[in-house]
Amino acid sequence: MPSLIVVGAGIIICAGILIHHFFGSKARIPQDAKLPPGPPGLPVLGTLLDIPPQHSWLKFKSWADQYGPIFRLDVFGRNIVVVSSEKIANDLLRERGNLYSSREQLPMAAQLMSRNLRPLFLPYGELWRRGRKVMHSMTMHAAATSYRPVQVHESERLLYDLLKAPDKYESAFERYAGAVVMRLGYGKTIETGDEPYVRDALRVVRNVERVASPGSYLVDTFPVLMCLPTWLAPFKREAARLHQFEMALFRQLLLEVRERMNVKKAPDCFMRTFLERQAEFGLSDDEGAYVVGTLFEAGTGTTAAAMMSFVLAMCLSPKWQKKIQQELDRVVGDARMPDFDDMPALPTVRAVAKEVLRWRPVTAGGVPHELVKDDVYEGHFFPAGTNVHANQWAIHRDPELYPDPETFNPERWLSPQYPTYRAPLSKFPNLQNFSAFGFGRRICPGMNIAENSLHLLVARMAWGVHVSKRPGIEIPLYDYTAGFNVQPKPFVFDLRARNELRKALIEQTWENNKPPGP
Ligand code: HEM
Repeated sequence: MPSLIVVGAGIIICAGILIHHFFGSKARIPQDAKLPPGPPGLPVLGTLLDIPPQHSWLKFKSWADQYGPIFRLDVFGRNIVVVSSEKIANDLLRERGNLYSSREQLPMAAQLMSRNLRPLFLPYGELWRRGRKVMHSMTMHAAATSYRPVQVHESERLLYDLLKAPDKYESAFERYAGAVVMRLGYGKTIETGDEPYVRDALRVVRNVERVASPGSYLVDTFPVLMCLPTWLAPFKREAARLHQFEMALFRQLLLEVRERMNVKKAPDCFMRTFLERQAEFGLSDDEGAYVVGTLFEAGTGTTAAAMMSFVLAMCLSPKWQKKIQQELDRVVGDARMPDFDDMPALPTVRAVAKEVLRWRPVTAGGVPHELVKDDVYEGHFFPAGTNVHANQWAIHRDPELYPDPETFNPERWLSPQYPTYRAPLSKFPNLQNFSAFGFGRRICPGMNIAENSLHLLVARMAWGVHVSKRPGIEIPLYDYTAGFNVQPKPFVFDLRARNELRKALIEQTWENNKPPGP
């Protein structure tokens, strides 16, 4: 039987190669344009074997150094263009947003597992537009401001948890981020982080991460394998299981809110807003369930990953931890915790948060946008179907915009001698439209919520605790997880309260404000 599978797959792949060869895009190149430069690769396979399965953005950066800010990869007939300049990314993905806002329909992640329901992977079209409208109404600036009390409450718990069990810092950050979006999405309060629906939701997050990571499934590289019947294609059976699992969870979460609405006991949350305005949004239950579900999954790992990179940055750059601590001591003092109202007076805190996302972008390789129509940009021809990777790793290392880019240097946001400085410092730096959140029409809709979380958490952590390298234990500069969103692998560091007064305030605040026990 396995030999039958191999022969069948071989025939299908060869047919694909021939079709690609005869009907490829090269025939359509206009006279005054040419394909962008790029590594030559092998016949037919192209650069397939040159792209590392993990941290591909590092290789893409070295290719950008060689071929320039726009280069092309042919990956077994798939056309990829990698952009390594913020200006070019904006020219294409934002200014020509009507052309560059789709997503490649990766067979495993988009089609088989998500059944074309997950907004993150939807092509640019009516269903995506309707889902995006729902997201926008729930996450725009004014709405995000009204969620601040939830972030304040969960940050109190985070500080308390970090002091009690500093070595569990990863789960504390995940719990914070998950609790904020679970509360906003469904009005549910996470008590321990071990509730079955939280475990299931985190499982869905990890499944998406794994399945959508480049190179995880052969069918994504060789889409012709989709023609295999299910009994010959184990990936189809796996995708059906994963879909069933997430669909059941998302439907259950929707139904719970609907039942609570029926007895007039549903708290304000995204799902309640969706159900109240469902006819106006024009989405079915399952479509709406995925929209709110996606907000949860896209908002949890990303925010937690950014906070882990913040801790890494503070351990490796103690000078900057000291600077934000001094700012907080001056503006806030011992008697209370920093709050959102303090933010205009805390430019160093905001600069550190922004520099963390520049130095260690969470979606380091960017989330690719697919081009829907042939296009020409500065003499480069891009055929329809090209996948444009705005490589954040390289964009954030452009020495014109970010001098000495490998150095963690928040000063670049605070001092007029740097190209990224903007006044007034009561407002800038901030995370609005920062390239770490993507570009154009697909820019992260959770940006305002993420900005509020990161500003508050950086301020509160630096106010309440001190992190440092443990004597004798080195912390690697770049030892990050593989995948779609990346975070530093667990590392050893020391964490202590900054003084007894603040420690007592952290403990009292959480004891007073925590939800009553069972
Ligand atoms: C530090 C935190 C975060 C980072 C760095 C981040 C980054 C990103 C990036 C780079 C994209 C792709 C943009 C593009 O295609 O150009 C994205 C998409 C998305 N993000 Fe975020 N994000 C964060 C937090 C959040 C939060 C808190 C939420 C929800 C509450 C969220 C919801 C989404 C959704 C739903 C999408 C898909 C949008 C679409 O395809 O139309 N994100 N994010």
